[in-house]
Amino acid sequence: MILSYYVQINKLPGNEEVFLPRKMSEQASGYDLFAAVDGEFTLAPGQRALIPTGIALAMPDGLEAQIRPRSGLALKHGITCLNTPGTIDADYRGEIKVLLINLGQEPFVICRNERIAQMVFQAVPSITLVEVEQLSDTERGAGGFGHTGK
Ligand SMILES: O=c1ccn([C@H]2C[C@H](O)[C@@H](COP(=O)(O)OP(=O)(O)OP(=O)(O)O)O2)c(=O)[nH]1
Repeated sequence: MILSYYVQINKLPGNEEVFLPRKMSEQASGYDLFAAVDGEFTLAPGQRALIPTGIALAMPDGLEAQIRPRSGLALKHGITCLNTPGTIDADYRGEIKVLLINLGQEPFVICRNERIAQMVFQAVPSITLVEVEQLSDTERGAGGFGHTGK
């Protein structure tokens, strides 16, 4: 079954010309996000920067959006999201921003309305944390961080 939601989207003042997030194929998971920089912005090698998108969202309760890198930019230019996946909370009404870092060797020029990242919507279950004295036993127990071998 395909879950279906309405998500409100808003162009922030001064960003009337910015492109709205867009799926580049019908069954794509992610909506590509477009840079709302003035003119162009250059990310030097090793530099990180918060790139504006000019948009804000209102998601229904029980959804989040994740900001993820575009694999083509990562492969060709070493451009990725530093905090991937970035978390957009359902109650956030501010501008969606993308924290990019240039892990490549060359300066990377970002132009206005260039696709810089993608946004994937996810359902968030309702959780109640219950504090207990002891947790149930499992075969793994506390083993982790490679304890099953290479
Ligand atoms: O890549 C991102 C990550 C976050 N945000 C916005 C939406 C999110 O709801 C808010 C807070 O993000 P997060 O919880 O990751 O940041 P924090 O450092 O824990 O800050 P806060 O104390 O504001 O929650 O910032 C973005 O626009 N882009």
